[in-house]
Amino acid sequence: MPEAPLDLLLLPTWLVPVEPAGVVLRDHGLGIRDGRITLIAPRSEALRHPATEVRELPHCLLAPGLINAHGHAAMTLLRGIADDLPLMTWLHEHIWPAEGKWVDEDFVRDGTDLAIAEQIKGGISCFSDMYFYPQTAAERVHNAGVRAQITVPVLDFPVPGALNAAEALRTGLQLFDDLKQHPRIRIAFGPHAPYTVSDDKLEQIRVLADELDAGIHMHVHETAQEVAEAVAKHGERPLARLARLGLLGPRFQAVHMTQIDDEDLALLVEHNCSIVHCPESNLKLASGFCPVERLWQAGVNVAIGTDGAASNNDLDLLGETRTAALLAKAVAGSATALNAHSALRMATLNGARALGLETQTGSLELGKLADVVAFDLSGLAQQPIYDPVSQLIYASGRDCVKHLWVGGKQLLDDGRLTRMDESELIAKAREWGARIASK
Ligand SMILES: CSC[C@H]1O[C@@H](n2cnc3c(O)ncnc32)[C@H](O)[C@@H]1O
Ligand SMILES: [Zn+2]
Repeated sequence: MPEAPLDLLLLPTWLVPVEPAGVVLRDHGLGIRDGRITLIAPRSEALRHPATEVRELPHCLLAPGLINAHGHAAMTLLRGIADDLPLMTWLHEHIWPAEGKWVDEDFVRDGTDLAIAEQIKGGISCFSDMYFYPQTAAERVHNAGVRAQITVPVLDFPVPGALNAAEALRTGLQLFDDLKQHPRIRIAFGPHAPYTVSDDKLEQIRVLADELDAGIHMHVHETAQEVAEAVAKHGERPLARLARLGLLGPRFQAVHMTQIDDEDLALLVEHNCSIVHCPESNLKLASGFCPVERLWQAGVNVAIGTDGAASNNDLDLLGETRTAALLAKAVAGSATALNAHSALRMATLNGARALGLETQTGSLELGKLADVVAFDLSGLAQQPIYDPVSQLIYASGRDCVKHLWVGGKQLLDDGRLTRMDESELIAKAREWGARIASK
């Protein structure tokens, strides 16, 4: 039987598969059929395979699509509303009142669309979302063609879209049911933080997550104050409490973790948890520093997230990765900490692993989904190129993102969105901004 033609053959100057680690393939081709990677071979060999479309990508570095492992997508509409404040003042005095006033399904629809578009333009093929009205966020992800983990937010008090945790969980379970076969959306639980969710709800989430084999995504140890207050109130550190309640495990995604003592580290290793490091949000809110190198040396999976646009203030994962690499060195007191290749791995394969997607995405390997980004390294400020991965992480901004495919479908073509109308998104965001600013 003759081989079926490839749907698409990409011919970049450099191909960085991420797995195996540290490899850069020069003048290779990557073939895609039925949404999956079916060929990686030297250019001359790749060209012998019939292909419906062949795309030359001179001066481009092809890599797995970036994975933003933590964010609050619709908060794009609150970008810049309250800057230069510490976490609790920011949340209690500004963000929660604004959310109480403005967040409804329309807000989540328009804010999530804006976030998806910004992320596609930044080379992100998959993101994790923790926000209100998760059913609306899931619908926007479905329409846009991107990949996502949508978490069901759970808090002890009434929030937009749910009068209590029981209602949030009911809606969430329906979402699990509706989307269990979805090719690009994975539902997980999103208990907000140890200080906003009580033991009984956490136990309920543990039981449901075990039953559904679902992820649990939670802000944990974001600040020293959070840990100190928990110890003063309950005589226990939050992570130890989560361990006691049985929440820790390979499906547990601990977001932030700026405070890690020896017992915390032992728990993270023992339970094989993932950490989602959000360096820019932690810097801007002065929350603290996640000890990435120490975690990496201990074998803990560390992914990267932007957090929401109201505390970052962008959803630029490439920029975030550069910050992570630089900060890891400062925190470890060692310039060898988190090199460029490891930083790219954090932003791709480690993100996939945190979200339970590592067999499907996060690296360019045969049989994996064709979630692929092409970065154009032809710019003046990227010359000369000794190591293209070093140039990508340390000398490039997201303006170099040229193309993005998710499951083999092109969502960004030469810097332009293929399925979303950029001027319409900008107009809607301006309308929201004007409405919110006038009140
Ligand atoms: C459960 S929906 C998300 C909820 O979290 C708020 N939020 C955004 N960023 C942070 C952060 O860094 N720490 C804690 N909470 C955060 C967001 O505004 C929503 O209310
Ligand atoms: Zn967050």
